[in-house]
Amino acid sequence: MNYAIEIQNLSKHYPNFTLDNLSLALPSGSIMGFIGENGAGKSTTIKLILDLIHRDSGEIQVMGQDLRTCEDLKEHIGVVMDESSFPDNLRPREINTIMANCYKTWDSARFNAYLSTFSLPSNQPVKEFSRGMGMKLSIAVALSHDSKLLILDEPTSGLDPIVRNELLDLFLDFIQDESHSIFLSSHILSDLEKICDYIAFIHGGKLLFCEPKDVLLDRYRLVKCSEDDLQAIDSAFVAGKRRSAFGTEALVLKEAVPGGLVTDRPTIEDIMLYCVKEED
Ligand SMILES: Nc1ncnc2c1ncn2[C@@H]1O[C@H](COP(=O)(O)OP(=O)(O)OP(=O)(O)O)[C@@H](O)[C@H]1O
Repeated sequence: MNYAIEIQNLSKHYPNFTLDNLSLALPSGSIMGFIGENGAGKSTTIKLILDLIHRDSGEIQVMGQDLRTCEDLKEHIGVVMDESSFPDNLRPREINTIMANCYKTWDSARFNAYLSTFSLPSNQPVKEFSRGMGMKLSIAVALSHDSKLLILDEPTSGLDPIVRNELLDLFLDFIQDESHSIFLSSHILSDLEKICDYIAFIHGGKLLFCEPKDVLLDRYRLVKCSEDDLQAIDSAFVAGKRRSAFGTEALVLKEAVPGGLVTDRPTIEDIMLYCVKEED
């Protein structure tokens, strides 16, 4: 199998945080959602993948190569970080000219087409852009050179549901070409549930899991039951539980759910919440 990103035993230490021996692999032609609470280490991992910060140890291959020694690789990676990356006074038409000098494969016509698709004014300084406009501009840039891999740090945060859906469709279009892949972090787990093939979950700097979304969603059931019913289930099969005045709810391995109990399929958000609760 070809991998767009392959990370082995990646570590990075800050005074109050350690990214601890993280390993994951994104198969080419697929979308991986990178989830975790605030401060879990998502942006740190993304910056390490892009070699924007120095790693303490570990191996990272991007499309089979090491970004530190293969400058040309940057031509094929489209990046969108959380914060806007363009100087305030630049206008999209100037960004078009600058990018044509940065990327050999820059496609001015495609960039202008994205400006018009996203209804972005080409002659307005980016400091006058709303957050959503800034995000769309970054995505237009990421898609206007020969990107085979998009690395996106919270690309849909702060966007309204209509624009978010447009972007999700755009991302799905992008990976129709099977040599294209996307690695994106987000707190909007419903967005990830719509488009991702794989989910990687980081918690306190450690990777808790990285697996196909469908396998993950099918592994568990949400069980609403009495305390006695829950006691009857082997605790080794209970990923997490929550008690309230209205009863008990637990995330249980599908095979271990006794017949006759009311169950629901969990969402990724349910799985994340229960796993973190259990960890803490
Ligand atoms: N340059 C730095 N120096 C020291 N600590 C840092 C630095 N950059 C990040 N950290 C710490 O690393 C931890 C992980 O931060 P990171 O930005 O990777 O989290 P995140 O998962 O992206 O969070 P969020 O969802 O809030 O964006 C945090 O505790 C943060 O304070």
